[in-house]
Amino acid sequence: MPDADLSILNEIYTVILERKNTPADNSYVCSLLNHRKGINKILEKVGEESIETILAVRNDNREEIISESADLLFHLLVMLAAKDISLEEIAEEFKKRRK
Ligand SMILES: N=c1c2ncn([C@@H]3O[C@H](COP(=O)(O)OP(=O)(O)OP(=O)(O)O)[C@@H](O)[C@H]3O)c2ncn1[C@@H]1O[C@H](COP(=O)(O)O)[C@@H](O)[C@H]1O
Repeated sequence: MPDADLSILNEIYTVILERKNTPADNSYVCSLLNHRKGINKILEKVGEESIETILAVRNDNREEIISESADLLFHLLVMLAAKDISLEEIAEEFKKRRK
């Protein structure tokens, strides 16, 4: 199986950082990053999307699993950006664990 091209994750993360640095109107990312509940709003979304992903797997619904996993990954990226953690740091963590 060929390596997956995950450059889209870098691309989305870059957009999220742009939204963090330059707030934009009608931006979902800005609405999360600047929410009155603070980081708790992002954590709620990570929790919700985790549960929706679990339910999709329980339902054995392949399309739903893909869609909910994308939602979960997206909200994780927003959470990491909110905490100033780069994708490089996550990649380094995986490399350290590689046997
Ligand atoms: N990849 C995504 C992405 N995936 C999911 N979502 C949003 O995440 C939300 C998922 O939450 P739900 O399914 O619970 O829907 P909801 O009822 O609207 O959510 P809440 O009201 O509970 O917050 C939806 O509003 C989706 O639109 C995303 N929103 C944005 N992006 C990317 O982020 C970029 C920047 O987005 P903006 O900040 O909106 O410009 C976009 O160009 C996209 O590439």
